[in-house]
Amino acid sequence: MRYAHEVGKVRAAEGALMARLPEGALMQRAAAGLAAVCARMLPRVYGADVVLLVGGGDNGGDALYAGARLARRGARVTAVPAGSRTHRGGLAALRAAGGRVLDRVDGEAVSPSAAAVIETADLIIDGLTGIGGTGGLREPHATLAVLASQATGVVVACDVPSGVDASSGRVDGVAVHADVTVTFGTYKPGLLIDPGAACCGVVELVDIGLGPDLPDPDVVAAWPVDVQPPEPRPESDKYRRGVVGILAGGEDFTGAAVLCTGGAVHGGAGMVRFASVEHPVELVRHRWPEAVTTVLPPGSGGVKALERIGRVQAWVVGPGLGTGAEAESLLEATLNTDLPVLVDADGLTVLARRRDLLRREAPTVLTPHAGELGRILGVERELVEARRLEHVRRAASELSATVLLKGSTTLVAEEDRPVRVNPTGTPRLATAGTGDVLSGLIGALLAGGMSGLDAAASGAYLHGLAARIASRGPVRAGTGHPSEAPISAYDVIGALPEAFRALS
Ligand SMILES: NC(=O)C1=CN([C@@H]2O[C@H](COP(=O)(O)OP(=O)(O)OC[C@H]3O[C@@H](n4cnc5c(N)ncnc54)[C@H](OP(=O)(O)O)[C@@H]3O)[C@@H](O)[C@H]2O)[C@@H](O)CC1
Ligand SMILES: Nc1ncnc2c1ncn2[C@@H]1O[C@H](COP(=O)(O)OP(=O)(O)O)[C@@H](O)[C@H]1O
Ligand SMILES: [K+]
Repeated sequence: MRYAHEVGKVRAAEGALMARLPEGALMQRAAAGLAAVCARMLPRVYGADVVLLVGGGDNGGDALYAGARLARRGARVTAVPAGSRTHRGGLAALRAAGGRVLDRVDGEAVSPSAAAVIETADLIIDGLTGIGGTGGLREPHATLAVLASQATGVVVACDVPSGVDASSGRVDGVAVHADVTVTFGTYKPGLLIDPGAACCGVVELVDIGLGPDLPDPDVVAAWPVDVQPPEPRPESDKYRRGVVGILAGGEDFTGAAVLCTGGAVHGGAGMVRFASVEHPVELVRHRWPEAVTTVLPPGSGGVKALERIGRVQAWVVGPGLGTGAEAESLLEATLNTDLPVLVDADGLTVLARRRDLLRREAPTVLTPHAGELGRILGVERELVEARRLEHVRRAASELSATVLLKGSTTLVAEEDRPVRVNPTGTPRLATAGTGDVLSGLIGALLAGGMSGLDAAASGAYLHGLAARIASRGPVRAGTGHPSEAPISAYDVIGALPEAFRALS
């Protein structure tokens, strides 16, 4: 389990701990942890060229003390101080250990000598900004961040890659792209959520003793997932295991219906009831004979349609459904029940104009991508992508629903609960139809009795795991890494059983 705390909570915990410790003790713990990771990154510390990018705050102090430790082990350490001030104690420690300090880089220009040491270093420690960084990187920090990211040496970010907002993962402008991020005391949400997460490389947590002073986390990532999918019991039958009803597809949109049903069939539902107009029903029958299907004649109306379909324990509404009056009537009818309802795709487009339908007591799970969430909240897709945490929280609170925001980092939010980050995601999933598989899968988990938050978080976890399983082949000789291949949404369905087995 990875717990992440926003900056205010980290500072409060650090303050409480610092009050019980001798001055400077925490920074020494942080620097020792940072230096130890750096030493592991180098084939040999003795004689290695190490560059420290040193900002004006304590993040720069950590880098200087870590540099001093490496210098004492024989590394050739050069500090590049940036901004108007430099941590005094750190600077003195580095000098005392034999490290070199270049002229301060201030304003726009980074000297050719500073650029040259960065370019040729074996290892670069990024100590420009940590949790104190606010807004886009100013100069000369921005230029230094770019030089570090382009250099050939290993880049180790101290606490947070500079340019990444620690609390949210926002990146305004440039940021350091690290190979490793050594973070202190607790994870920060920005290390787990894109675009910040993509700047971190491997994240290593150094324990500085903060644990007892930390409150509940703001964001949680669990590996393996902390909630087990429902298991059939000896007394189970298909109805007790949970029947999921799927309202998806139309005459022109049939793929979404087939894929969503596949996700539910392999998601552990006792039974999948699928209802739509004739063409998608034919295709679902053909591909998933396990599903019980109902043809809904055009114009039958939402309430009548649900009566025809029969009893279910949870509804999935929306993939390929269309956005017209027919779809709206089906959505309204399901949301008027007291059953859990998952709304996806076209259903979300309808919801954007009918938010009033969400006034209900039963669990509601919404599974938008950034564009769909933007439509519901009335903001641009790009803004949602840039500030994923803020928007998923806002949606969960304004809509009183469990909101799963899909994309490069999948987040699941419910009001007053820590936001869950899915750790299994893979860009291999960025292919048409995988979202439909996810909604069917989560629908099956809801029908099995899981809460909205648990079903969404476990569904995203299994979905990502299935994609990884589907894309990975045998380990390539000599590399230690598995070979990978592109996958289709069908492949994800096919790999779901193995993903479930991995959790059992
Ligand atoms: N507290 C503790 O117990 C412990 C803390 N620890 C460490 O301290 C770190 C926090 O240190 P911190 O609070 O000094 O802030 P920090 O991250 O160095 O940033 C402030 C500096 O950045 C600058 N700056 C800001 N934004 C900028 C921008 N956009 N572009 C350019 N510059 C910008 C800002 O400049 P100013 O705005 O003042 O001009 C100021 O100089 C934390 O991450 C961890 O590493 C560990 O040792 C463990 C114990
Ligand atoms: N860059 C990415 N990294 C990880 N997962 C991604 C990425 N892009 C998309 N995904 C995942 O792929 C799926 C795509 O869903 P969606 O956008 O609804 O597509 P569709 O409507 O074609 O099914 C989601 O589970 C999403 O989280
Ligand atoms: K940093």
